[in-house]
Amino acid sequence: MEHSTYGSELLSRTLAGESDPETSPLTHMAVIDRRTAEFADWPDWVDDAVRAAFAEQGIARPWRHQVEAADHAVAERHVSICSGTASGKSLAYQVPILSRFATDPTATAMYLSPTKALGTDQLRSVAGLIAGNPVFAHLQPAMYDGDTDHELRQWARLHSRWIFTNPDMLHIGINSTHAKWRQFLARLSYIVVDECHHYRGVFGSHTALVLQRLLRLARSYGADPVVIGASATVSNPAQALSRLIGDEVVAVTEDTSPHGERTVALWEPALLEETGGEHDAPVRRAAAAEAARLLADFVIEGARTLCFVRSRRGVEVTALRAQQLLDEAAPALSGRVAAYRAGYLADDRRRLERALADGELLGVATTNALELGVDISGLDAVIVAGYPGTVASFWQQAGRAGRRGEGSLVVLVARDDPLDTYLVHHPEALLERPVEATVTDPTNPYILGPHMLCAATEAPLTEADLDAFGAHRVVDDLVAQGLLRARKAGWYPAPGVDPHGDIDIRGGIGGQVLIVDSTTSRLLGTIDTGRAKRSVHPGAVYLHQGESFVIDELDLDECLALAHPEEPDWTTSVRETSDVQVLDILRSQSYGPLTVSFAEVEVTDQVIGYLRKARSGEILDSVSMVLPEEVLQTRAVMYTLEPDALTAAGISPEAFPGALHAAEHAAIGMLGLVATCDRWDIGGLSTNLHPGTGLPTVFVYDGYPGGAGFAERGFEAFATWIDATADAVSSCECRSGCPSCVQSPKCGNGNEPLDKAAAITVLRLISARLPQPD
Ligand SMILES: Nc1ncnc2c1ncn2[C@@H]1O[C@H](COP(=O)(O)OP(=O)(O)OP(=O)(O)O)[C@@H](O)[C@H]1O
Repeated sequence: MEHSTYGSELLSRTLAGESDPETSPLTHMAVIDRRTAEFADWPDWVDDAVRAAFAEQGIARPWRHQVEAADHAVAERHVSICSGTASGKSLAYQVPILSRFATDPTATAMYLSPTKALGTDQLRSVAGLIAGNPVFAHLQPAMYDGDTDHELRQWARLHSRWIFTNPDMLHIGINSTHAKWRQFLARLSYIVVDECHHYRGVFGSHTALVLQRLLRLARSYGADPVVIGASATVSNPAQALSRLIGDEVVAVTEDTSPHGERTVALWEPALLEETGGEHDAPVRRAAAAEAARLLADFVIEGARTLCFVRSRRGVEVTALRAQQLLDEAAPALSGRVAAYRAGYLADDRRRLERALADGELLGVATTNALELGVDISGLDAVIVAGYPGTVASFWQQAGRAGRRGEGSLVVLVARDDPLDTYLVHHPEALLERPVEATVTDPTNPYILGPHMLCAATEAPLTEADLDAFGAHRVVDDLVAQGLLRARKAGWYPAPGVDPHGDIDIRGGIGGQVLIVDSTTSRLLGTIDTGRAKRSVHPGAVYLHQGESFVIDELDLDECLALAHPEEPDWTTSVRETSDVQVLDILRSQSYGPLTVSFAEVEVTDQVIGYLRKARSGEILDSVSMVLPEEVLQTRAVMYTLEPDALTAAGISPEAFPGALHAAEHAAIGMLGLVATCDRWDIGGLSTNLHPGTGLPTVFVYDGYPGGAGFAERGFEAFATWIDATADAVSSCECRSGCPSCVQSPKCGNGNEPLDKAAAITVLRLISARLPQPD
């Protein structure tokens, strides 16, 4: 029997002890109606063997959207399927691909996912479908990623017709050695790009160029593959895939799969009375601690629950805390809660996935490692501890809850952060907002340049290639640097150029610093050189797979940071000086005393020391340290205000710096509302007199060379962004600024000076001048 109100009932049982609405952590509750399935007939082109394979899995008929998407692919149109989590997107691409394989034994296909876990999961699903069927005996679907050993790779290249890989491997292991893949590429009929929304920012731009290089090579061998994109949550699915592949795409967006009623609760942990933070600001109970409490409560209620936590450390802490709570309240259940995150061995992850799927585990705390694809659905409840940064991710995580037809509960627990606080108090900004456009900018010269160099070493570039990639200027620069040579037939790499290893698709742009445990010489991880000074300076605490280290030495010339294991009960935040020079105003708009611009800028930063802070937020001491200057050319959204307008609004000139600085922090915290980024992707600077503009000025810039598209979104959606920022700061209940509004965890100035009241005045002044968004 269906039990559609399960989610609301579970919520009210959890809230039973919270009788006072004034102190209740629940800020909003919404119920999303159930939906019944719409079926369609199998199209005629579907091979009987494929129908039979699905029938054996208990799938007698496809849902309508699955047929619509598959029909486009068979008609050789690139198609982007955007339908909810567990809405059968896999079938929509498996059917055309397997039908093609059934009739054309030479055809090949490639499946691309952003994570290895998802690739493995999808490979398993395909292997299960075709197992024992002689029609597909030649298929030999295989994984081809960084974990595949050398022999298996060779075998896969020669024998597999369906390769499961990721953009990293495609770049380094397939495009770069394409001659070895000649047979495979010449027959490439389909490319699946799963979880398209994941390809955003710098990673998205790299992936776009890797994919476009693959398409160029496949075409040069005579193939013309059809691309099928899939995502549960992306705002403009046709455009998102089109940007990735540089070609036209049709979208299928209607979801005709069934789902049960879903209750969504927004939750704000209470303020702690005893603990004071930086400058004695009030502090809320940590989202992870609150989530652990909810996880334990739900497990006691018998609800199968997944709890998403943002950091790996948070995952461990949440699972441990929930176990402790259960030890006290229901000891028999504490063994049925576990942690799951990347960094665990594949076998352990599989064991946990199975235990969760068959109900042996009732509660699992996880990073977003379980957000994508891995077929874990049919849960009763999902707790999202801390807004995951995008509406798309939120729905992706929420989508893990809900058995077919049954009710489910999703709780978003706010962290102490402006955007989280804003969202739990403005439910419409989360629940009614379309998922955000994925921002990628494959034309960023810092990204495009190295990829054009790779493309040239793969096959000489032609005029048509330069047109297709929009790369004329970049190629001219590469010629001027002596890296490319222009010949009659096209552009060739200079002798000795070997560019593939220099691109790190996930690590941003530029080189990498290796972080090494000097006591064991173990490589712990890597970090962009651009971020190294802030994160792995001497004295910094570095976390790796639940272990804690303290950095002893950072050698930027050798790109090496040395650390030793230590678990201190403090963290560090750097102090730095910053300077922004405007190089070129790209777009600009004035509204009386306010001018808003999108500009090319040069940011010069210098780390001058760091603060050591106790976990409570209390400052222990300030350590001086001078690191070399760092120069970043990037793009910024900036605004200037006439001083007269500020004084007329009641802000005295002495209060300008605190007002602008606080307004800048809050805006940085809120940019994620209009762009798919979080505050660690961007930087900012405010000044009461900028030498370039001669005016009080605020900059918010992309933290990547050449920009990543975030500041541009800020410029385009400026009114929405600033309005929401003004609301967030003014509705925060603290007196003079806290992490939920104007304090920033990454301020290079120790959150000094900050004037919350004056910041509200500045933001309202700007809002009043802007034409209101629709
Ligand atoms: N037409 C159908 N009828 C019944 N069940 C189906 C149908 N299509 C798919 N399913 C089942 O629905 C479940 C989810 O399918 P699938 O994993 O393909 O969803 P998805 O949209 O790819 O999910 P995700 O967003 O997690 O990637 C699977 O167990 C699958 O067997």
